Amino acid sequence: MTFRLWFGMAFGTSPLLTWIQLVLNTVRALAPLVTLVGLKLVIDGLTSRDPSAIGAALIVGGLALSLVVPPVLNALESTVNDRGHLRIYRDLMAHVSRVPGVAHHENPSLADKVAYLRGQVSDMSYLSTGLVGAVVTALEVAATFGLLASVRPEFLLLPALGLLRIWSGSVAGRRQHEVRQRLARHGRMRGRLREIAAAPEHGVETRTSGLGRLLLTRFREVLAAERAETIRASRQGLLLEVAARLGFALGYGAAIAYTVVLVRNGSAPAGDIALIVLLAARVDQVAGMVNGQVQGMARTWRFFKAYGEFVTYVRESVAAGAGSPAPERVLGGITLNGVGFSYPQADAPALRDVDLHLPAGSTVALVGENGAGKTTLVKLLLRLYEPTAGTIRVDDVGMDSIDVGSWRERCSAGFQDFDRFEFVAATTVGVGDLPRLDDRGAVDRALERGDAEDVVAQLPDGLDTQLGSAWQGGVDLSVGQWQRLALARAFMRPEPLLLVLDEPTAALDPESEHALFERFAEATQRSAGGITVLVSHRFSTVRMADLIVVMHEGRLHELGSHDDLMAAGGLYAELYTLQAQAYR
Ligand SMILES: Nc1ncnc2c1ncn2[C@@H]1O[C@H](COP(=O)(O)OP(=O)(O)OP(=O)(O)O)[C@@H](O)[C@H]1O
Repeated sequence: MTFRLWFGMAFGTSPLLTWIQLVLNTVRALAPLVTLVGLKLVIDGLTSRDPSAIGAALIVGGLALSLVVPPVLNALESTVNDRGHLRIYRDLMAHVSRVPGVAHHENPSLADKVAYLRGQVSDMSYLSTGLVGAVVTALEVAATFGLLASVRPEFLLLPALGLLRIWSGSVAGRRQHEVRQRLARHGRMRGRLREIAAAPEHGVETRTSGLGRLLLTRFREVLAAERAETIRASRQGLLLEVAARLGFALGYGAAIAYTVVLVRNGSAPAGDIALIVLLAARVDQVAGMVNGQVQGMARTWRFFKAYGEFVTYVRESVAAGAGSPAPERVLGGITLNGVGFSYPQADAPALRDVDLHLPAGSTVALVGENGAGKTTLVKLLLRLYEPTAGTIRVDDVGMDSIDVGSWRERCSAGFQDFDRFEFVAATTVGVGDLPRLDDRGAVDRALERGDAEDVVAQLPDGLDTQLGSAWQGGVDLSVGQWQRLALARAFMRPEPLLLVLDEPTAALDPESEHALFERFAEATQRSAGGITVLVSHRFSTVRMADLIVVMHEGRLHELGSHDDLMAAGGLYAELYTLQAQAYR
């Protein structure tokens, strides 16, 4: 899997350029050796008074290629590398967006893996360059060994000294990888702190509370911890490398002395001294290259191993979410039996033993104190998570046997923490139903349902206005205006089977909220037996629901219509009365 991913990306991204890269790299690698052979031939020719024309031609040819090929290759490699990076980025983003749930954001080890992959993408120049480099380095090693053996076969022992460098490099590389993986969490933390400190939506609160100083201190602490680890790892690597290089220098010095003795005794031609001295740099360079290649390949391999694990996770999640298409209509309703849910890493379940029937065509309100489990319940209905206990059925079909994508296409949702998509206004609304993104009629109808026509009417270019003051000519909106556009977005889908409104109207006044909810619920029921689930802390809105579900500490506490619950005199009646008194 790891190699298949790597090779597939390396040779699939720019096949022709990769082959040209291979040829030019070979030429670049062999050109200096050609020069060296030419030099030996010329020196041998001079000492035997028989000048070598071939030797001179090899020197000139080798030098010319050494000078001309590298700049061409650099330009080519930068193009190939850029394409490689873009390809990995694109594929990584595609995989992340295919995950049907949101667990990879909330499961720390998965979130760290995604952060590690994101952080390493820009370093993946070894995508095809590394593979080409490996082939070329093997050629260079063979040619350098051949030349050494041509001086004296016993000099083949010299490259063994180079193994010291490869070993030291691999120890240092492994250590750095461990540090990088450990630091992925710090990187995420730094990113989050920077986001809070710099993002406009946090600007007012960070300034009024003076949070900026604290954020800066935390940022510095995280950075300092990261630096300390990185420096420690680099220092260890450097010490090992210096020791390996010293060992190499001593061994090679002995080989040069031995050649000088041989030439003085007349057992070797004088050219051998030039060759062995000049080959010293070459052998060291080749050892360095092999070391670099091994490290680069190991780094890329580790990257693709993590990448492969993530791809497997995505495939498994997608496969787990596959199933039959969502029904055209809901006839009976959605039924929860013994449903429980625990968030990854959470100590206590957020939902326990929920038995509930949401009748087709009804409006169901979820109420309860903060943390009671209302949002968790709607997330299960939207299949952002799967229940960890019990079952959810849509009519007679288990929800988990319905294809997640197909189910979501039939759901609409508006949340309190809505997104401010800074596109042109038509797109900001239109993304609520991607197939009809460019359908201005559909956008207009959604604006009408979401009561957001006024917001667009006030924009200088209407639906074509760029939103967000960070963009050229962009217009910013008030919280309430953004919220109305988010609501309109939730109404882009004409006949949802499930419409979830999780406090999406918190910035509206109670009367507007009430009127809006009535309109939404009516539209949903008329269509396909759709169910509207609304979460609100405003009892003036809640009381209009057909069914009110009171949640308490993750359990279903009370159930019934407003009149039933008031007559029962339980928690709902208490909360309703309290709020009604406050408004009086
Ligand atoms: N992503 C999460 N990871 C871990 N625990 C979570 C997560 N989201 C919510 N919880 C916990 O699950 C419980 C239920 O939270 P939930 O958001 O469903 O409550 P809620 O009733 O919607 O509250 P509110 O009225 O404040 O929106 C809470 O104890 C909360 O701390």
